[in-house]
Amino acid sequence: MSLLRIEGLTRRFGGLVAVDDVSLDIPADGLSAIIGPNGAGKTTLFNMISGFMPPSAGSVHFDGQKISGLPPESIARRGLIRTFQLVQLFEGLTVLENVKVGCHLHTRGGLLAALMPLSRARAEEASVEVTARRLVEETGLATQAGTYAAVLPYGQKRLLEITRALAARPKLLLLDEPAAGLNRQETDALAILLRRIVAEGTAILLIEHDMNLVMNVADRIAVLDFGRLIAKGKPDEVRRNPDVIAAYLGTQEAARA
Ligand SMILES: Nc1ncnc2c1ncn2[C@@H]1O[C@H](COP(=O)(O)OP(=O)(O)OP(=O)(O)O)[C@@H](O)[C@H]1O
Repeated sequence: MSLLRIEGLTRRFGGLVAVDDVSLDIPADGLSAIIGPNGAGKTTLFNMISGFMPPSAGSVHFDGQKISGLPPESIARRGLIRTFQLVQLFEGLTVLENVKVGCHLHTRGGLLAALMPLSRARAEEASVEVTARRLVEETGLATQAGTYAAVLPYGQKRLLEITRALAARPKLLLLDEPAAGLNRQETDALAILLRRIVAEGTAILLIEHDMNLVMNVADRIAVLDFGRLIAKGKPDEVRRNPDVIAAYLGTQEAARA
């Protein structure tokens, strides 16, 4: 059974159909990627999957349950965690504190924590600390644990966003252009990290413009063009697909005109 099932998903903005009747199954393992030229509808699709935008039509099921119509926090609590195209961190918190915020999705927090016996609240906090330290170690941010997010170099901000998302213990991690703004070396390191996350059992669904990265890391690729799903398959199949080549050549020709 697929982990994420998208059926007939559609989003209109006035007369524009940004996502047009897309159906797609994402399995519970491996790395799936969605590619497509600028404006193809990738982010709009992500926004609908993660509850940030209601669909005009269609449905999304996650882990066997319907999630379309639920608010983003409720979808996140079920294990579907996303990052954004533009990095969104708590700039005034340190690296470790940012990761702890991710961990707190599954702790009681807030008023309930205040009502808990102190010993239990302390034990929970200690376990969050251990998890957060382990995660910054794994993603290579340990030496920056005490640094404020605001002053991190851009590549490490992107890494921190992924680390914080991992702290929320996703079953499926949605990454919106994680390589945007990274240099080649940082992108290579990202590829290794993504493969490690998948090997450790977390499925990833990725939107990405960097074709080298996608072709290197993806187990399967779906291609959107003008809101429609025009191809899906293994990287080699997609790379050779005439509709995909035409969609990308079309964009290059439009840019030259
Ligand atoms: N809130 C909105 N209101 C109106 N139109 C929108 C809105 N969001 C997106 N669109 C339009 O919907 C289409 C799909 O946009 P979307 O951002 O989903 O594409 P994308 O594939 O993610 O593009 P990119 O690769 O450039 O990020 C575009 O034509 C865009 O202008």
